[in-house]
Amino acid sequence: MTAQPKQLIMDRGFPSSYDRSIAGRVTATIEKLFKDTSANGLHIEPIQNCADKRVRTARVDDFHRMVLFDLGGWLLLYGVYPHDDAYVVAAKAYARVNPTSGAAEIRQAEGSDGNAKGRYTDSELKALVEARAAELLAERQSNDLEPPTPTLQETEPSFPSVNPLAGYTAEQLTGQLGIDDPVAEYAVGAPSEEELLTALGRVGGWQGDALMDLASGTSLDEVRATYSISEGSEPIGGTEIGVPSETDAVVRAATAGQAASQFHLIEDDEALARALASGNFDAWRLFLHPDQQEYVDKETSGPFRLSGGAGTGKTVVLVHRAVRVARQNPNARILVVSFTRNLVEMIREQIRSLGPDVRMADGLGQPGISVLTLDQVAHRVLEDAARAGRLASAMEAVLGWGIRRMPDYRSAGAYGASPWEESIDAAGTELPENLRSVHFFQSEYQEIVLPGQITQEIDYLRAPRPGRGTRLGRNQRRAVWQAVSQYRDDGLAAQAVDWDEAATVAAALLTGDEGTPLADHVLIDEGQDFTPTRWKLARAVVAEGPDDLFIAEDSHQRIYGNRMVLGHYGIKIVGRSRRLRLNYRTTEQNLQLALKVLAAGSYDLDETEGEHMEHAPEHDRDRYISSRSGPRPMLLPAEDLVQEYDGVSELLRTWVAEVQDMGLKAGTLGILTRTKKERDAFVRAMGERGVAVAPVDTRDVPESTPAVMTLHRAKGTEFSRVVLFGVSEGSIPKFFAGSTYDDQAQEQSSLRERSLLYVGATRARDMLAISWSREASPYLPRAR
Ligand SMILES: Nc1ncnc2c1ncn2[C@@H]1O[C@H](COP(=O)(O)OP(=O)(O)OP(=O)(O)O)[C@@H](O)[C@H]1O
Repeated sequence: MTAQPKQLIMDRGFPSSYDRSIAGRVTATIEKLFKDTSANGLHIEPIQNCADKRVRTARVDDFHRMVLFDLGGWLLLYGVYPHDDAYVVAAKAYARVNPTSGAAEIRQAEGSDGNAKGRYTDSELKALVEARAAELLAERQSNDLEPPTPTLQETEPSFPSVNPLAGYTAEQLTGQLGIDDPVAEYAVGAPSEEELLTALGRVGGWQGDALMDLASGTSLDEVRATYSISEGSEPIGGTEIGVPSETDAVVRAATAGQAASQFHLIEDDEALARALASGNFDAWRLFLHPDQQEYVDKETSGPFRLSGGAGTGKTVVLVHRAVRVARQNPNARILVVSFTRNLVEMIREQIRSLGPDVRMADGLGQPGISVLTLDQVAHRVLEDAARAGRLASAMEAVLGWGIRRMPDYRSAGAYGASPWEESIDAAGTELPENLRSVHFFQSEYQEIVLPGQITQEIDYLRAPRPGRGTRLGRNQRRAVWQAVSQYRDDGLAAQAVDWDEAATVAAALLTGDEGTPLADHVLIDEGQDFTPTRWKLARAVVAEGPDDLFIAEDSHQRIYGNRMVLGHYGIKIVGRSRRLRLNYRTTEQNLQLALKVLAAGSYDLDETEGEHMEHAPEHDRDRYISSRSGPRPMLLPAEDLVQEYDGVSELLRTWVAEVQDMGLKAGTLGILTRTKKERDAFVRAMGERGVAVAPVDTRDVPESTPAVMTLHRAKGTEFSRVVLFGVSEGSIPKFFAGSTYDDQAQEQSSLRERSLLYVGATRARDMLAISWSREASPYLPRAR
């Protein structure tokens, strides 16, 4: 091997091929490889009797070797294995270009024993197809003999789902996409979606990805366009299975733009520094799905919304996009926004890890990236205005009263203890009893009064009330206004504003005569949960123009606010994307359960927004699937609460031991409850049973103890295993008094409760258990 510096190509399977405990040594090896392959201590060796003569192994430490390919000016890093395994993998690995798709593939030749990162070998695939054919034959024969018998009740949920690729033929997949024969045959004949996706997880590489995309509803043509690599009309340099392709062809295919989701390039010192920045090579940092990459790079002509189910990488896209924009223009003022301080903190860390080189802003309105909640933005705007003597007049315009100094804040306004409680008594008698609720007033105020900057009764009487349920006559509006006046009087007396008022005043300050936008680009995560006043602020923070607002959201995860149309609040979505549809977090088995919880809810309104669609809207065959597979969720019914505590404490004991055996910390277990009260009772009950768990509120999740938190707090987090505790009838749905004041409010409350369960179920990366006592929540599928 020459002593010339080389550029590196990292295969997507590389980071997961070794244990994190040796990450430091792997990183050091990569640095040496990049700088100088003749470096002392690397001991790069060719292999005898190998399938591909370009394969080498390099020393990582006394026990591990790296398997790589010497491709002239490039080294392709394939994986790191224990010493003996490395030689087995290296002997069978070969690099070829797929003759139909032109994509580069690193494969394991016939006869290998399948220890290359769990991927199928050529021969294992053949065996899988043969087994499936035998199964089909047996099924046909038994169907011929006996009538079907009704199935017994099962102890685990079962979601029979048809194979989404059953409508294709194996010839289409091989002939048009270049999928291997056995993979294609298995894919079209798999008995169910679950089995298909489980198998695809082991197919790996671009073939696995292409079939996942097809299974999620992407058309054959689109899939071909995404993964095919050709110069002109034909791919060049392809070879048959088992035959390594020419080095030039492999390099051309592996370094092509379309291959970025499979191969990460480290071409110069800067790219090396970036890749090594966090000490490991998390897949989310280096291998984006082509759709994710599209939204990272997309230049938009105005506000753009990216929707996607839980765990599809919306936050990942947002983080990459912020870093991409900051690198492109280091002077740009980029504001990244999320819903809670915990989420903001998480995003800030991800940005730092992905782009240690990018400029973080010294303050809001300064060049670089700021990561804040919109409430923090409002607070800073108000503070600046107070210092500049501009606050009183802005407050006056929005609230009808104003002060020169910074006001205090009234209760956070989450449903429950609310400053509205007392003001409601002042409402006129014309107001029907069902509307005398904190929920009604809070929504009316957030959605109509504040966004309309209404300070006089006369204006409220005339105000349009888009998106609100119950129609209000003139006298009823007068009655409502009496309470609103009282609310504002109370605010004045306390010299305090609520957070929606703060957002509205901040928006008025920014758009007023002396106001200027504070950001050039705003990126919003968890968009589904913001109130209209926050949207007005988001709109006011950034001047209208290209790439102004990029919004990631999932209407299925709305657990706070009401459904609404952004266009009503000055945000005209000009580009409406397809959803991201591939879930990276949870398993297909958990996802199926989570989706069943949503199935009976109607979340349609969100799908209709956006006057100018850049893409066709979703259609029926669009699906939301997971790239990961695991055990079915565990259902844990109990006779009563004591039994439920007993059962879950036993489960936790087992889980803690299991995850520790796997080298994970017990903090990767999460227990989620509907309310804080239930959380605290759970912590006590576990204490009595000798199981240590830690309640989590605002602070960080503990590392070495299972974390217990509410479903609300769990938003945006993830755990390896999750227990949804207390999913009993009467617990979920939980409608707080006055939250169902009319049909629409009732429906929205129900959707929020379904969404809470959905959020909870999609926090589990690997295993999910659901417990309840007596009767289960009616939202649980097939629960008994
Ligand atoms: N391209 C990728 N490769 C590997 N892992 C990925 C990729 N994209 C996302 N992930 C992982 O999937 C998980 C979910 O990603 P992320 O939190 O960005 O999703 P989300 O859509 O924002 O989820 P939610 O809406 O549930 O908060 C994370 O662990 C993330 O690291």
